[in-house]
Amino acid sequence: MTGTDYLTISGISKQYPTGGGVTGVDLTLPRGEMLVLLGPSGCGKTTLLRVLAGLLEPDAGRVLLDGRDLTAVPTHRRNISMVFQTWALFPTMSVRDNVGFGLRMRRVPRVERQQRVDEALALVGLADFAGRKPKQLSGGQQQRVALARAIVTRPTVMLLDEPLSSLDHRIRVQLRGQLKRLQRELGLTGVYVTHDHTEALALGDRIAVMDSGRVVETGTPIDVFSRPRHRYTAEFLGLANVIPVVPDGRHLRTGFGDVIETDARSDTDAPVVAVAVRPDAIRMVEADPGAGAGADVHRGVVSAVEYQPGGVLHDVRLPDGTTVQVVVAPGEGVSVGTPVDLAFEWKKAVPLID
Ligand SMILES: Nc1ncnc2c1ncn2[C@@H]1O[C@H](COP(=O)(O)OP(=O)(O)OP(=O)(O)O)[C@@H](O)[C@H]1O
Repeated sequence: MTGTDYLTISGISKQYPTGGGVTGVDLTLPRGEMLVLLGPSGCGKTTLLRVLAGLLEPDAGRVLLDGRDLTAVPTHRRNISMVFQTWALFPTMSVRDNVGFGLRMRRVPRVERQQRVDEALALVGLADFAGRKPKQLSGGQQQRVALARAIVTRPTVMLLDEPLSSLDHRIRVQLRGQLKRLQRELGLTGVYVTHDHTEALALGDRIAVMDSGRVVETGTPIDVFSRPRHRYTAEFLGLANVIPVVPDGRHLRTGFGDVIETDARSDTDAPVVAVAVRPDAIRMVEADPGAGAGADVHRGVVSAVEYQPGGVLHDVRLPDGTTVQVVVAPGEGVSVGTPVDLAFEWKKAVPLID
């Protein structure tokens, strides 16, 4: 990474007459960075990608690549390559010819073409499959051909629209690792669209979280997952309890009466409306029916239990109607209907703005 802006997306808006689209999107990428656009279906990820590719004309805004305005540059002159969810290979061409197609269009001489195709196939681990037709390959292998085809032209930017979503879990995880390695090794600049947060976490150098056509926040995977700034991000990722709070002097107060004495204030002037508390930052013990709950301890009832690889997740309903999720070590789970006492480690709470 050079640290300087390579791809600049500035004030991009595109509205469809029937509603939907993107509004006022500003994003910048240094060379060699993979930016993931993460958001639910319909939030505008593909629209933005199509604007970057030159397949859609924005209503407003500009796209700059290395300082050059791309807005009026047609798709085929952008030297951008795209990989989509369905991998549209030419069915009658061999793997080798599919991968070499873009080079032939660019009139790259045959010997160089062959060398670059071989290199690209080796990079995606398909050197032995060059002579096959697409239908003689598995879905994962076909998608690797699509990746080879995308990298062989040495694109300035790669745009990837959910390229792994039609593959089964195991292949997806495998290809995702391979894609990350390739991107790093080749120093590719890329924009990757997904609604899957594990994919975003695995692939992104940075993540832009989108909602209803807007970018809500951007940050490194660690920022976005561990210290989200917006309530929307925390709710969309679903990794933590999002507990509404109201200001109480210099502190924050929950609906069930805890005062959060924290310097967990937002770093903007926007008011904190909620806090994120991870399920492992709440201590849970089975309640002693003969004793009261004690200060700063809340008695609730377990309403659901789910076994997960790392522990047992409990939904606990508090008297004010709030339901929180608490995780405990395997073997320490309790059953539905059990009264439990909860203590929140508010020091670990992350403040959220709207
Ligand atoms: N060609 C179009 N004409 C009209 N509306 C469209 C068109 N393409 C997309 N939309 C609408 O614009 C919004 C954004 O769509 P877009 O495909 O960009 O979302 P997305 O985040 O990529 O969704 P998904 O994850 O489902 O692919 C949606 O409400 C969609 O219905």
